[in-house]
Amino acid sequence: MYFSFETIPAFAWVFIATFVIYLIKKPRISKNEPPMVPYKIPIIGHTLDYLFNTQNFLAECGRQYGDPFNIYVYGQVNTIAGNEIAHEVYRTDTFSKASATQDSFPLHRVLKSLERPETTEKIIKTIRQGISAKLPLYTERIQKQFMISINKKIGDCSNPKLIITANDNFSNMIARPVADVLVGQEISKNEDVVKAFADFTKDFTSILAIPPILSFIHPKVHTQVITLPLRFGWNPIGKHMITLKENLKPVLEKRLKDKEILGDKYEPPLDIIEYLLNDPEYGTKVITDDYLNKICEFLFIIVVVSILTTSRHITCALYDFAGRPELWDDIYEEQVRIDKECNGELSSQHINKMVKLDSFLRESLRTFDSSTPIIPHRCMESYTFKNGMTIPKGRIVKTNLMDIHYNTTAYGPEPRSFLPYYGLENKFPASRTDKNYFIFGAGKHACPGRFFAVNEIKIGMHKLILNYHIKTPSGKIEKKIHSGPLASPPVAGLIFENRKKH
Ligand code: HEM
Repeated sequence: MYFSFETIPAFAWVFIATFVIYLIKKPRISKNEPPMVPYKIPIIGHTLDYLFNTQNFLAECGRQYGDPFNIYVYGQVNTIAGNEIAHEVYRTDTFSKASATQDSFPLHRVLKSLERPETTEKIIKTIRQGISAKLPLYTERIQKQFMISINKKIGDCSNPKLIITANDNFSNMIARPVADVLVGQEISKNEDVVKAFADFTKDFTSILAIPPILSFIHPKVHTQVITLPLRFGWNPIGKHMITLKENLKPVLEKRLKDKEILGDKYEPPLDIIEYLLNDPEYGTKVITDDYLNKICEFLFIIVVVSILTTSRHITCALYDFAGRPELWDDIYEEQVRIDKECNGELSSQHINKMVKLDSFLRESLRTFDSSTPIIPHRCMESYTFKNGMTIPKGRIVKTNLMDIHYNTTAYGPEPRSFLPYYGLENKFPASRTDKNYFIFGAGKHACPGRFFAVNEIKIGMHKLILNYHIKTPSGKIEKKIHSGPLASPPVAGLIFENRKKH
């Protein structure tokens, strides 16, 4: 290779810049901090191990350095909290999930109302009062919506049919009941609205595909750069906003008019838009464009937190079921018994009776295999853990979910093996958070949508298992896809074949 004399200054500059970055970014760990895991390459630190060998790397660090420990990733020191420490993080107000999430998931850039903490509080209240507390009233509608999706997406499988799950992970199947609950029975019939709900998160997350290389300088630089197109007018989700606004407007106007004409005789439909119309802060007398924007933003925030998560987990649970023929008869028999009992019309009591399916789902959620959940926490003030270790203000703390979900004290000597009836035997339903089960977080910020999510997945699986034999193409358990610390469902596809009518 030939280097000209003129290239020497360029090399010198690169060297000087690297050296300056090295000096600025050199982690400074104070005396009482969790131990810093040693690393060999300056600046890069543990980034490669964290990205390409996450599970083994974190497990080995835990074995050698205890809980918690510090690693150096993308130019930042992160504290990794495992089974002993994570509970403290989730239960202490010094740690903010909202502040940490804005860097890694800048949804507030497109849904501006998220910049106000009151919006999140209102959303949580709405989910608790408007969805969780009313779940029994929604059951019939949710199952109808599932059957529409199942018939459209899977349909007649007299001959075995391979359904590839890679692109959407059944998000359409989940989007339909979510649309029914959020915007009501009339609007959710519109396929464009269902598609907008199903695609919204996927389209938004397309901007997150850029690897956080610039975080080596500072995480805010990365966030600023990836959101540049958004600030200059490119909005990947604008079309979904328009679809929802167009469909909401006439329905909201009609409801206001009916209310005025019918007075006390008005029968309020059960859905979140009606809940919002009756809310002192979100109610209105006229449907203006500003009002529609406000309501659509609110609804799409719920869409983001609910559809991708639930569809990812129903898909994983189906793969877990399809790859374990030894469980098929037992779980199928439970569904047949309940189906006969309710004559095909599930109520919430019948869903509560799906105890084997619930236990199976809990196990699928427990063994999901994400090493750190996408929900990091930022330490808002210097904090001393109960074990005496201190971390500084601003430090990001990530939960080592595997350390919690695969702890031998709770799950025995083989905690990675699939224990389908662990929840049933120990009376731990899939929606209950517990110190050994963090898939829905913990403490006062634990997922408020978990009852809805578990209900949806159980209804969906119940109907699918009743109607089809479900297998993997290989006949074996399919491997999940890992990208860094995150896991996603396998992509091999699932084979559906009609069952003979029972
Ligand atoms: C299987 C599906 C789901 C999973 C695995 C999941 C998981 C989580 C996790 C891990 C958190 C953070 C909890 C914490 O910080 O302690 C969370 C928060 C949240 N989830 Fe879910 N979620 C699911 C479905 C849903 C659904 C269906 C909804 C809405 C209907 C929802 C709404 C929310 C909201 C609003 C928060 C923020 C709570 C807060 O900050 O206080 N989630 N979820």
